Amino acid sequence: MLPKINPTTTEAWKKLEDYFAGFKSTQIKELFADDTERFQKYSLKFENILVDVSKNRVDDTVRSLLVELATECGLKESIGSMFSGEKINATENRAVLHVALRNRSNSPIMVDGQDVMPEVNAVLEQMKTFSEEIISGKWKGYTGKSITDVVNIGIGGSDLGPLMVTEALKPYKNHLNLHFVSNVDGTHIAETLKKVDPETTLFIVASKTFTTQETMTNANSAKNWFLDSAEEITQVAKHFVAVSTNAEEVAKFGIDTKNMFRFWNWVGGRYSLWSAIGLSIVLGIGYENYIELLKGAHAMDNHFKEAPFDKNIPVILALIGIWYNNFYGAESEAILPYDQYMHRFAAYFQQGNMESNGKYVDREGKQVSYQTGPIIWGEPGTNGQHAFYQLIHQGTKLIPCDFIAAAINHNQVSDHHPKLLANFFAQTEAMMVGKTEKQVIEELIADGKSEAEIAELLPFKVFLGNIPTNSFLVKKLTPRTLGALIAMYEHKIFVQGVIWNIYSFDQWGVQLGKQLANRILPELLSDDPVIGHDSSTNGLINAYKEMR
Ligand SMILES: O=P(O)(O)OC[C@H]1O[C@H](O)[C@@H](O)[C@@H](O)[C@@H]1O
Repeated sequence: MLPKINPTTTEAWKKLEDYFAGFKSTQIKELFADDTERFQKYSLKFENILVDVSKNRVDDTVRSLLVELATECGLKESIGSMFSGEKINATENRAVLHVALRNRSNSPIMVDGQDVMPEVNAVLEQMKTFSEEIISGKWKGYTGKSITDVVNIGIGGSDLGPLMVTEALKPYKNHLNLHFVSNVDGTHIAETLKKVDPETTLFIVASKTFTTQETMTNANSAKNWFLDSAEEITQVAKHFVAVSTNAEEVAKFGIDTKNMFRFWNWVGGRYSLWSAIGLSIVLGIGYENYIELLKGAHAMDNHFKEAPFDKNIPVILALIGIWYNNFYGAESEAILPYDQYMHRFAAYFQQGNMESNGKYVDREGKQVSYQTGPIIWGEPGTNGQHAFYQLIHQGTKLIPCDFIAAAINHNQVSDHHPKLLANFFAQTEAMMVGKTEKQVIEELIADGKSEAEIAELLPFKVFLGNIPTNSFLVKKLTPRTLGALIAMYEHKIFVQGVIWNIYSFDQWGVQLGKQLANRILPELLSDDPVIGHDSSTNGLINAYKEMR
């Protein structure tokens, strides 16, 4: 089980507070000036991934105190608890074993006295056989034609993971066209159905619970659309498969459970791309590439389990995040991939982080007295540079940023890649060093400005710098590398949750939305005026009824 330690009561926290008082205005560029070896000391290597954390407001004392904090908060034991299948998701009484799904060394992992690996491997085998039939064209639709299009219907973790990965690994894609429908807004399914043909389309209904309103509504609409052409209910079996933990609901929907790919309640929704929820990934890039993704994640799992904390990439990232979140008062973190294929990566980890660590109640059931999960956001570079970087450079908020790029681009188009990377390196450097008054004056003189003009413009052109960044430089964005990167961020979230003394694997906040919408829906369907809510909600609902 996870320990219940309030981090602010630890010795390390107090030492960090004391140290922070004297350290807080230290400039990162001073740390570099003081230590020519800083890059070597503060960068870590994992396979083909270079993680440079040197451009942070962290010195040796901060790093070792943060490691002490992790130790005092029982991180080592907590990692052991997760990997050994203990029910660390205590509010749902479940183990947390996405690591078992990618446990390519196959060592036994026990839940309730039973090794889960044989079942994990059996589902992988089922995914392999099925995907080979679809990809090779052997699997025929109801008129005898092969499948050309796959529509994944799911939301949250049952959508974002497969969507993000299939976009990131597009260079590995086969001939199948992938589509993702998540929003209950009828536009999403309607626009998708315009692009596909019922004779050649496979629908994957992906839902852990198989009760999620959005997914079931979209799945029913897809089924009705299909039956408009197919007419025979038995033909649904050739065009609809399910991925779920809930066999009973799958059968009720009309999908034969032999066309169901199962997973288990010890897989959290936002950690489920490694489970059968990854079926659309397997269909899109083939089984072998999917296994490479799992292998990359497994290698990162082993690193996380074994590396000492001061050399442990997810641990170091988590601790640096805590330093800004809890000591500097930073409220958000930006994830900025300089890779167009990774354009959904920030959105994916927005769910990963914010659903996991957006909690104000600690593991004792008490309200915390300190900050927990940060706001996560981001867009691919260089687009972000022309949109929101202004606020990062010269706004009033501290925004630590993660920069991610590959040395080798999948598309070698003239000099695009050096230009992209020049922006990457320039931005991390500029964020750290800023621009001094002296530099601005020199620039303005060179531009031929008068003394009066210089005096007027000067304050607006100064950049304070000292904005922290982590840089992730990978050799090439392969399935294995992507697997490792995803697992790295997952474990960062885990470490932070352990230290903040919260439960990272439930999501009661999301359930509220589900309940409230179910209460209001019948009111929208009747013609009676609504009076049971506050006057704003009544007013809005009644206005809607008049407008429609
Ligand atoms: O797969 P399901 O059961 O349809 O849930 C979809 C999503 O629902 C909620 O938003 C949360 O619980 C998410 O974690 C989950 O991914």
